[in-house]
Amino acid sequence: MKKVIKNGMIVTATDTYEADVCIENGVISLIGENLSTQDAEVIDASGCYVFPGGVDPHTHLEMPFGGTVSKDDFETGTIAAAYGGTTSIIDFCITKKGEPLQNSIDVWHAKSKDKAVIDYGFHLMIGEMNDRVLNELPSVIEEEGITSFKVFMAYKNVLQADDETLFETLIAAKELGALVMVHAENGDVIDYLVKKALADGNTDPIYHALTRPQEIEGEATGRAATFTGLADSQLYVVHVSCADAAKQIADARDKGIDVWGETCPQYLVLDQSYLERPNFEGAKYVWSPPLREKWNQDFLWNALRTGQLQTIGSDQCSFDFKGQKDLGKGDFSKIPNGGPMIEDRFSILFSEGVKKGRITLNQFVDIISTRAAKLFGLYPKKGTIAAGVDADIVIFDPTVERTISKEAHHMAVDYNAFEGMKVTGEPVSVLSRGEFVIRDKQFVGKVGSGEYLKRAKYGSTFKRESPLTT
Ligand SMILES: NC(=O)NCCC(=O)O
Ligand SMILES: [Zn+2]
Ligand SMILES: [Zn+2]
Repeated sequence: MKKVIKNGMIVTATDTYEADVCIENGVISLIGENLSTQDAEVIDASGCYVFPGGVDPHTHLEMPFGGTVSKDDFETGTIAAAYGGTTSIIDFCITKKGEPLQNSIDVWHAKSKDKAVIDYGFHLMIGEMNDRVLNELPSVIEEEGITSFKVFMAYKNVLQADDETLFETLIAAKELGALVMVHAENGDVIDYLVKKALADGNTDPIYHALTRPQEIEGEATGRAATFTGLADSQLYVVHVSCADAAKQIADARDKGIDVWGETCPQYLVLDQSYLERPNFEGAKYVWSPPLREKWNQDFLWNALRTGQLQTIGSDQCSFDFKGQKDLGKGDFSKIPNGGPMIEDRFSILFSEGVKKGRITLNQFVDIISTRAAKLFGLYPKKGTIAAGVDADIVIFDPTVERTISKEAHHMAVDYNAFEGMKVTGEPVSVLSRGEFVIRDKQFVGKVGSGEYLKRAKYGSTFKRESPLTT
């Protein structure tokens, strides 16, 4: 049935205006004043913003990691995402050395099909480069619509790839029209520091942070950017946690190298002191890269405001405190890395960013939705509100005040990293391709209704006036 959203304030990455939005057959058919409501369901958005649905470019649902599997899967994870205002995710398909890439892609299709409640795509991990991998890449792009490749520069002996693999991936990506993503930390140096800390009897969660200093995130980021310049390719640095890494991205962009940077809510709001919480509670805050000293937060906010960082990913990779995080009791290096974030990404950025005057409303939309849609080949189908695009819409009350807690969240884990934090603003209703997934703060979606997103090649869905702008 046709729907018309009335009385709301539409906000895109560039404009803010009052108008009605008419939705037919899953797409926005018309935007204008006083649209006819004949034969239409009317949705009253009085007092609310009408945002494009969030695009989360960084999730790990049901991911095998650290001797366990991340708890939220494509069903619970996407339901939580929808509650939080996100209508598209891009998850990381993890590959295995020596095995065809397609095997891993098939595993990820099996995990997600018939489970996701919002639309989803995949990035593909590249752990090795050889003729077999090179031969498979064209079909990964053309058949699967996977147009971004992820290289881990950390997690030695597990996910880490060497520099040659990264460089060859950058060269291949340039040829094929893909965006290379890096987890930028120096895994070899971390490996040394971790072994040394454990040998010295330093086993508590705080040593996770102390063995991953920000200098080596900066070093790896700079190295990846240098390779990108040499290969004349394109790079997206995930989960930038600190000033050292953000500076490397800004320097590379100043030189005209095509480098983009993503940060995550945890690095904007939480800090290293959380890892010192007693009774092993610090384990809840173990991410890689780690939480940093608090002063980095201002640097990251400023980088978002000035466009030196462009997106925010959740890096959703959730583990229960009891039964999963506690695998690392007595040895911090065995704590599964990651946390629950998919649900709070949108509201944290709004509350801490817009409400606190750090970014504008239009910047918020760009960071939470539009820019990721552009960089990852989903725009304009996703990432904006305009006639002809998917009706992925968030009706958002910017005034409601609430407290984040594990009791109220919908992620499948036993803690929330922002427990007790007060935020302003909440999604009231969320539509995916014109159908309610969340209606008046209740889940009304259908498990399995999410569609797989084949994505366009890098650079084809936005006009680059210069390497540094969209
Ligand atoms: N970030 C993190 O700690 N866990 C998820 C895997 C990754 O992104 O490195
Ligand atoms: Zn990572
Ligand atoms: Zn991640």
